[in-house]
Amino acid sequence: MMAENTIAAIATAPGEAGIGIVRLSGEKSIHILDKIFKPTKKNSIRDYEPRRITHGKIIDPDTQKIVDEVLVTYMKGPYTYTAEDVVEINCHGGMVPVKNILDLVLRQGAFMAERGEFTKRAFLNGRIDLSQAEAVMDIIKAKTSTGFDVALNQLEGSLSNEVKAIRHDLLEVLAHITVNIDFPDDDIEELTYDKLEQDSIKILEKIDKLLDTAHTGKILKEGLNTVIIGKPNVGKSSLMNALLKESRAIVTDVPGTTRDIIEEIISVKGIPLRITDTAGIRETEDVVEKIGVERSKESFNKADLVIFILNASETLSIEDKEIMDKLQHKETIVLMNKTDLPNVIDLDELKELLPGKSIIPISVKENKGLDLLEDKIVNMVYEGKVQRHEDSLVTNARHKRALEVGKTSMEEGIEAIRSGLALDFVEVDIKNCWESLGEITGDTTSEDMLDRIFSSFCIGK
Ligand SMILES: Nc1nc2c(c(=O)[nH]1)N(C=O)[C@@H](CNc1ccc(C(=O)N[C@@H](CCC(=O)O)C(=O)O)cc1)CN2
Ligand SMILES: Nc1nc2c(ncn2[C@@H]2O[C@H](COP(=O)(O)OP(=O)(O)OP(=O)(O)O)[C@@H](O)[C@H]2O)c(=O)[nH]1
Ligand SMILES: [Mg+2]
Repeated sequence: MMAENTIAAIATAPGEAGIGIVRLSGEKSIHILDKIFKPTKKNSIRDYEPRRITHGKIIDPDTQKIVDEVLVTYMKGPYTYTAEDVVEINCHGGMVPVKNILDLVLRQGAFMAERGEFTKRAFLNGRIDLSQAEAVMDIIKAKTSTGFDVALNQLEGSLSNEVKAIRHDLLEVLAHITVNIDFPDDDIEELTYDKLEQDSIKILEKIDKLLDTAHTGKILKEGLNTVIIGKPNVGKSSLMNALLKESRAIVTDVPGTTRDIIEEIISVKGIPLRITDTAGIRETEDVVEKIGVERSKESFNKADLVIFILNASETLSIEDKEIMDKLQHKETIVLMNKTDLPNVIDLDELKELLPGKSIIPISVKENKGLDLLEDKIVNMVYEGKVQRHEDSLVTNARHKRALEVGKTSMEEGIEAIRSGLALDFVEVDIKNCWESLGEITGDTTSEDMLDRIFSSFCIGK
């Protein structure tokens, strides 16, 4: 199937670069290329086999002016990225050649591609399903190699296959119900309900298993919102720098050094942390520091994980205790820093003040204990479960919601079976579940939703 318009966009990042690519997709792609491309060795691009990269010049047919020296490829649908005819023009990098070539192909009848339109066509033409299309964007946006691995896995179809298998099971249950509605038989009725219940429970378990991965999946994709907090001068910025492995935040022995929050993305054994270094929390008359302290409190409220630092070489102060009071309902790791100095904090007292929190002694100065901190974070994210690479993960809030809605339908269906309700009622629930899961693969997704999903893509993808 070919969309009526031929689209074009710049596929590479803007700015100085070695090479830039302008990509076209649609039935006029090759025709447009033929009008503007003069190969070096032959007359026309049509004298070449598809998928061969060919050297030549882009020439404006109106002015005969050379636009750039290029390498081009044309590919015949349906075995292409979009499943339509595709042309790729590799020109010199930089803003001028790519922009001029894009302008030229638009003048020759191509339309500017919308965000995500190449991938949307790949989906609409059935080359990939919706969760695979979404994975393409996740790959581009991945901040760590683990985030990338998870997205690539999804592009390979791991989640799709899992969801497709469940939907297949649902169809079998539906078929079973239909047969029994059409040819009711009192003798086997009990058997029918029994089998329906067993099969439905199995499906519910599969949905639950997928939903169980959503917590870890979200963190691997979006990063764990982490804030480093503590009173002034305990070593928050030093820790930030140590985790970043560079001197990003200013460190001095003056309390109140950090005035504003600093945000960075770091990888802890492949887990992306969006980590925030904050201004030390204390009462202050300094106007700037005061704002900084307010911002620290805001970051604290938003955080998924709080790293609370104490100075082990000083007795606990009122400021420490005020922060501790707020930690109760927060996922927290407590660090006793500066253990290279004589220790004065009473660990037993600390444990009593912070029930249930892990307390790790460290010395940022001597680079001690940071590996324990990293291990602790890994453990928290994977919830103690070992993550197998080939497992499919739910990383997308939309997918999670679809699974939750499907789960509710399934539970209602099982409830209906157990109450011995008429099969028509059960059928509705099972059908609802099947439809909800279809939103993940894109089989039952509304036009509006598709537009919303693809408009969050970048231009040229
Ligand atoms: N130059 C270039 N590099 C690129 C892309 C691209 O579109 N162009 N990609 C864009 O993101 C990625 C590669 N993804 C692609 C996925 C599928 C097909 C494709 O043509 N698939 C056909 C079979 C191809 C064959 O048989 O050789 C198919 O699935 O039917 C192409 C690229 C990364 N690198
Ligand atoms: N002895 C020792 N000193 C440390 C350690 N970690 C940090 N320091 C020192 O403690 C001082 C304060 O460190 P910072 O990282 O600036 O502390 P902070 O918590 O960011 O301070 P504010 O930004 O003022 O809130 C600096 O002089 C650091 O070199 C440690 O493990 N041992
Ligand atoms: Mg600081």
